[in-house]
Amino acid sequence: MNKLVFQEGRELDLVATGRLAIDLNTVEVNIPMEETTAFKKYLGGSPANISVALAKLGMKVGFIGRVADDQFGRFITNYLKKTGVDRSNIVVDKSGAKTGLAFTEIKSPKDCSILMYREDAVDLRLNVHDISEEYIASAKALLISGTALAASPSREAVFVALEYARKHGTVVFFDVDYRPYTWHSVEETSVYYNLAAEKCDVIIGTREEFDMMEMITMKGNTDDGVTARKWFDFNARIVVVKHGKEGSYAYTKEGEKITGAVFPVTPVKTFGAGDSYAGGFIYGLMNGMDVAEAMEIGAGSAAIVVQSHSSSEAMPTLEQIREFIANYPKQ
Ligand SMILES: Nc1ncnc2c1ncn2[C@@H]1O[C@H](COP(=O)(O)OP(=O)(O)OP(=O)(O)O)[C@@H](O)[C@H]1O
Ligand SMILES: O=C(O)C[C@@H](O)[C@H](O)C(=O)CO
Repeated sequence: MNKLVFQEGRELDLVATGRLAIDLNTVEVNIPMEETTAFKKYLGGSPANISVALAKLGMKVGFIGRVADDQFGRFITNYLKKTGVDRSNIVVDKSGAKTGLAFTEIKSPKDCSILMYREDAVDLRLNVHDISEEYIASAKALLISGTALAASPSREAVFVALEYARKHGTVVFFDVDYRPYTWHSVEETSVYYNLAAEKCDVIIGTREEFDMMEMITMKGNTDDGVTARKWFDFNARIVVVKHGKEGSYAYTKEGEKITGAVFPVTPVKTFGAGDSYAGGFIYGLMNGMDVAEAMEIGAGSAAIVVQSHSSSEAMPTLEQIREFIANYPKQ
């Protein structure tokens, strides 16, 4: 395919927007949460995790978001500082809204779940005035995540960010990141996801996430190619459909279908796969790799992260990913 064009000479590689949250990952694994007694705190939230992944890979990353004016908010900004993510566009929210919390349960390597506490979540207080046109114009790419569309005023803020990105030729990555409990109805969800996807250059989602997006107008479709082709009539150049440990497929506007590498491992837990995959994949595309190579970096990163305890802290460096892939037993 013709490679995506990223504007040269911009200060930042990528600006992410959306939730900055906390993961509280169970310390005791392979037992139900009813019986666990301890949780370890990490930075969480899908776009936050992807930002950390990219920063660990050496990218210059910034974040547009809101954090609570409390200990969790400060933990998040301190962690981003340590990782090298630019915090100049993170607003400290004084409304009393709370940091979103994700308590994770690891019942077995295959049976994991997340119990979310997102009542009055501070990340959804992001508003249009928090979105700086200049900041988006200073980055080669923008990452949006679907959960930020779940409520106003964050929803409008995302659409304003998309407008600025299109105006300034900032390439838009859309991580579908569908978390049902944040939404009121499937109809609302599907409509807003579709409106946002129209404006994006690269769309990354799981088969189940695309099923949700197709719930109204393409109900029953299970064909990834049909899913992808819809978006090429808008702005999309690449659509990635993920299938868990079975791997992923990328479709390009030029008509290619690329089967992504996958490095099956026995995970410690299933979550974190999508965010690490996105980080590696975006890194690859932004560093001149072709789609297949970028997918391989994403899959290698995901295989490392699912074998680790966290989603953010465990994000690997490029050397670690390359070493993992080189040492992975040949099938
Ligand atoms: N058990 C596994 N072993 C190795 N790689 C895996 C495994 N599970 C997932 N992956 C890799 O991670 C990629 C993304 O996984 P998946 O489709 O589960 O995303 P997701 O549902 O967005 O993840 P998450 O559970 O973090 O929300 C897969 O395409 C695959 O490359
Ligand atoms: O995205 C979230 O809010 C939770 C994540 O931080 C968590 O680590 C996860 O689900 C990653 O897939």
